[in-house]
Amino acid sequence: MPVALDAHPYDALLLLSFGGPEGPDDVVPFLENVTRGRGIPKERLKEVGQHYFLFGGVSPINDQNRALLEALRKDFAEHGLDLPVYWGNRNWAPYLTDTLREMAADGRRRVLVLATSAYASYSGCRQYRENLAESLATLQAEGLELPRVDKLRHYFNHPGFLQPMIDGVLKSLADLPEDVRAGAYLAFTTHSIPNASADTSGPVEEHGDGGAYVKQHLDTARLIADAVREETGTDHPWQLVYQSRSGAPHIPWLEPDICDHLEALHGAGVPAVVMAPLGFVSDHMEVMYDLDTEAKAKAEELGLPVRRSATVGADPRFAAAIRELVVERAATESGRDVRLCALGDLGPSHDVCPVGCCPARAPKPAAAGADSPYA
Ligand SMILES: CC1=C(CCC(=O)O)c2cc3nc(cc4[nH]c(cc5[nH]c(cc1n2)c(C)c5CCC(=O)O)c(CCC(=O)O)c4C)C(CCC(=O)O)=C3C
Ligand SMILES: [Fe+2]
Repeated sequence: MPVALDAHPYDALLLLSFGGPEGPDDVVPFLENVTRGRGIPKERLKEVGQHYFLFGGVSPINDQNRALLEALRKDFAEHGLDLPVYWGNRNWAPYLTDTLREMAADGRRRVLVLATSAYASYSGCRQYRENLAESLATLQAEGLELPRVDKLRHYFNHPGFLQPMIDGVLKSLADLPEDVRAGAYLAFTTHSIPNASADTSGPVEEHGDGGAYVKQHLDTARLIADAVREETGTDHPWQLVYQSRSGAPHIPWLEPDICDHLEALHGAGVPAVVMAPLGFVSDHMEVMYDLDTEAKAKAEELGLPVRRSATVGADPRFAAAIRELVVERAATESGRDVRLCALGDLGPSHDVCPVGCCPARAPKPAAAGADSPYA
């Protein structure tokens, strides 16, 4: 038996994710959940609905979360970490409110939240904290005793998040035809967000102009590119680019888009590209449609050899990283001095989001941060 690990004061981990449709009838109600009050043009919604219908109305995200749950439970059991793992979503069943209600009924008092986004941003961090506050308010109105909720720090620079992606890029390079391999460029992709959200992603006091979102992604990209150079002995030029833009056309979002980038690289005589979606923790619809369908079609049209490298998904090294982060945070909360594991220039991200971190357009209560109205 391994030495038992200690999660005290936590008595549960909550995997908090986006959720996705599981069949054609779910697509429209799912999109209504996602876009409620968010001002996304109707045309864009129709288009995104088509992406889901192309895959039978099924998003890959729920099965990926089921696989991650299994990987986490297996890893915790193998390492003697006695901590039940729950799962709740923002936009589809199992809904966060229902899961938190179940957790309260099970007597969970101190919950640690793992969100399926590795970086700071309104969409990837504060919006999840708003979802937690909204669900807690519902439970409070039902007269339930509320658990205290904390959120795990951003894990973009944790070795267990990086290593599976490094391996993925190496595999994609090896998979390219030999005559173009050495000249291949790496295109790291992430979700585009409005420039205004990027600029205020935080904490801004720490990251300054441009905000945390882009800086964190650049650090992750550089770490992967450095490791790939070390391993192959070849310097593959790289750039951070964006995908999955939505919103109204007159509002500036992060650019360039991956498809424009492929065109530019091709025009400059680059012989091959590996697209590495480091902004996504698993092969979401954005990866399956925007990269594997749309960007690959663009590359085909250009006659440019491309490969798309793997996301971390349910890789056992990622599950192990989460276990390490849980044990680390438990020790910190217990007042013990711990070394926080992180690579790169930015160092470990904050445990508790400060007041005003990644602000919303219209302020709303957010739990699991310094400005939480809950204990
Ligand atoms: C930064 C970021 C992440 C990464 C962090 C994280 O993982 O949370 C992410 C994840 C995801 N986004 C997803 C789906 C959608 N996102 C939308 C809309 C938007 N996303 C935004 C940003 C992000 N989104 C933004 C700024 C908008 C505009 C509207 C708004 O300000 O809210 C829309 C509406 C239609 C459209 O406009 O595309 C859909 C359907 C799915 C599920 C995929 C699946 O089914 O596999 C996942 C994992
Ligand atoms: Fe999104």
